Amino acid sequence: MQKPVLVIKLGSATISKADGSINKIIIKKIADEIAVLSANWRIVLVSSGAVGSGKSSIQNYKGSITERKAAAAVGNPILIQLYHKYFHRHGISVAQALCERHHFSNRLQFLQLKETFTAFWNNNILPVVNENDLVSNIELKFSDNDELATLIAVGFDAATLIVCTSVGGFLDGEKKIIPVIEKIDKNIQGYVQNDKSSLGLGGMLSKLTFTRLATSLGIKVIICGLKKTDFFTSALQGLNGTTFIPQKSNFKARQKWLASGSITLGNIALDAGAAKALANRKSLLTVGIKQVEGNFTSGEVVQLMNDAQEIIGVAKVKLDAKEMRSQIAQKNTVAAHADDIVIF
Ligand SMILES: N[C@@H](CCC(=O)OP(=O)(O)O)C(=O)O
Repeated sequence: MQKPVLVIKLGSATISKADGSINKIIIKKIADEIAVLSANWRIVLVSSGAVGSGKSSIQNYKGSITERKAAAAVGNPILIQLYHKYFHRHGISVAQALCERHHFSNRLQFLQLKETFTAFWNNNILPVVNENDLVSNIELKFSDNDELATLIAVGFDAATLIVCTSVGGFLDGEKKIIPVIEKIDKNIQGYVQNDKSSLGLGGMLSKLTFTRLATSLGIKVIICGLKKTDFFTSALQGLNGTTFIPQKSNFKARQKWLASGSITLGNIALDAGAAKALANRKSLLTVGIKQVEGNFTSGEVVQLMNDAQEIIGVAKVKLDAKEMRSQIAQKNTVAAHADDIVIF
């Protein structure tokens, strides 16, 4: 039987020192632990830290998007060299895998990515993934590497996604780590919605959105820190950070891929009748649409919301946002075919 897939995402702050440089002691510990875990898992490491590693090479660095791109292009090879140094001792090679959004939105490209990763695992090579920041402009960017790690976990059918953050876990109202969360309900959302610190790049609010998507597709998500020893092993044992229990899921690979494309492009609010029809595997008709948010084009994947503003699924749409808006609640045009709809 094939080993299950484990995706580990490292935020910049978890692997950096106070002065912004990469913490080699942490990288060594990460390599030592992943080397042991790779006996039982096919592992993908998603590592941020390229911008931090490269920014000292940019004169008068102020953090503009162009400076960040340039810093990332200098910094990622530095980061990869460090990983190489510590993984090489265990006989593991590392591969730099720089991804862009279209690698995920185009099914053919995604399948090629999958094939290459399979070749990595068959050759004892660890893929170290980051966004290809150099060519990612604002409109095309992943919102952050939490999104990229989630897309990989969903698309590669991972059993578990570990997201490492300097906060150390998901905090309750008293700022204590909640060890296990069975379901992301309004209560849980409430802990982050009013907390300004959770809103930024890689903040807890977006982590929760991606965690909801991953758990609803059957992936266990652990948000944890790198303070303890045996970071990942203790996380897998429920002894480090917060474990989000996966929901039962029977989705096929294509449906998972469809669902993973849903994260940023747009929202369609449905009336109760349409929500019911979709749950019964019917196509989405424009007559059942109440509101359209975002600027998607035909063929893109958008989120479906019910009356209570909850995300109930995703659909690959046949109309662009403008066409759909012009037909809201009016014509019985097919907005998305039943085969292109996934209800969670
Ligand atoms: N691609 C960028 C990271 C962007 C990002 O999501 O950073 P983080 O919130 O620290 O995970 C880099 O490597 O610096």
